[in-house]
Amino acid sequence: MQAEPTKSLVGEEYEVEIGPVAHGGHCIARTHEGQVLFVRHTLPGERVVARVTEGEEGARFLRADAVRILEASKDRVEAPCPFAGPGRCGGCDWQHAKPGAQRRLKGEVIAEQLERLAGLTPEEAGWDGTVMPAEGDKLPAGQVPQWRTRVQYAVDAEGHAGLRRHRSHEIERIDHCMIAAEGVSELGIEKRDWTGMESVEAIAATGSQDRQVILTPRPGGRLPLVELDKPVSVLRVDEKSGGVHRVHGRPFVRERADGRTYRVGAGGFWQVHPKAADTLVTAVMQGLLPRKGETALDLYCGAGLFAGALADRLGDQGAVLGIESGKRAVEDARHNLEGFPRVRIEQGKVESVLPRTGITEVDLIVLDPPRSGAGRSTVQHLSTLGARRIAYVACDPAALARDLGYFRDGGYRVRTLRAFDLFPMTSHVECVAILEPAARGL
Ligand SMILES: C[S@@+](CC[C@H](N)C(=O)[O-])C[C@H]1O[C@@H](n2cnc3c(N)ncnc32)[C@H](O)[C@@H]1O
Repeated sequence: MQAEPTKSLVGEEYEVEIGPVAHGGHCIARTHEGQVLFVRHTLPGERVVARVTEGEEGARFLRADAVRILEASKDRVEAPCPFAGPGRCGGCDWQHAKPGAQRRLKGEVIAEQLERLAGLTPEEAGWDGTVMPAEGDKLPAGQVPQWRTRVQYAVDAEGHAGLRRHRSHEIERIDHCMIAAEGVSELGIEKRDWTGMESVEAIAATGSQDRQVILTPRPGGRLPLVELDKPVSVLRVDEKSGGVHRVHGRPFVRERADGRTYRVGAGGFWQVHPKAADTLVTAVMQGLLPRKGETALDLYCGAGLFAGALADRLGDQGAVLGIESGKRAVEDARHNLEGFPRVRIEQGKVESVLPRTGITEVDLIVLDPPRSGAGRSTVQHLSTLGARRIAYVACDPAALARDLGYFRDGGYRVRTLRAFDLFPMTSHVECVAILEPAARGL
């Protein structure tokens, strides 16, 4: 017997009371039939008309946009960006919330994830419940921090650069991104014709004048002559191999953090907010308190940000091993840290390289994994190395909370947790958890 096709509910409208915020930039509501709705463009406590954007009858949940606000939250403001709103640019989630409210919402998401996935209250995690703005981001009402030093523009069929709509391949044409850093806006990407390109990434380094544009052509697309308002290096992504090739200028940008210059090649990771690298290094070092002569691991080390900071503080007798999967990033890290003979960088996945190193003891560990987190087996392994402190830098509170649970199983407790708003106007948030052996905390 053939199953009845399920009826799409896209376009249906429900008048709902909005409940708590959830991970992912939306709030939770229920239809009168009890179906869960994840509603964007709203705030807790509001009454709205929510229009379904994804989902069908009987689905576990529906996605929806608040298209009419019947009762507004006191935290609501007029979105400063003209491209934000239901069905529009998907880059920001909280344009319609006051900055302080955005941070409170992020704090509520962290608290909920810690409770649900790690069974931890904020007090047990050594967290005061606040999400700190980055230095300089507390601005007068109506002003928006210009923090995005790396912007990935999508190009439409007519060659206009724009940004993707939420969970869509459709492109919202824009003439300016409000949260782009000045160095990116100055390139004037939105004003040019990018016919033949799939996407254009613009990078404005922090602490140097380096500017870079990375072009991804459509199949058969011809590279344009890139004449921007500022001198830039230009790179091209090979459509078949995905490799990045230099067109002109340097194949990297120079970023400054913690008093040191880091070379970051195309495709390599670097924190996007200009204050992020310094903020995170400070939080990690304040948590670990490295001592001269200690040994340390920097896992998922990218261009070597934390390895460099550790090497500086551990001195000539100390030693740092960095592990990173990206080949280019490893070349950068080795170049960036060549002045430290006792820093070694290994290329490969942490989960396979770490067991092969034969390391059985280490004093300190920094791990800064991608959004998916480190996972059970890596955390189990790290828990056996006897580290006196571990710093976990996390861009996803859900993966962090899950991994903190694994660390607890491995005999570690969270000593402190700090949260930073390094992605204003979006739902993203960065956390630094400092762990220590549970026995020491008794
Ligand atoms: C969040 S970034 C952190 C980079 C660096 N700590 C920094 O702050 O600049 C995560 C890094 O982990 C790398 N990576 C992702 N999965 C990995 C894995 N399984 N093993 C090792 N490195 C990995 C990525 O290439 C990326 O450079």
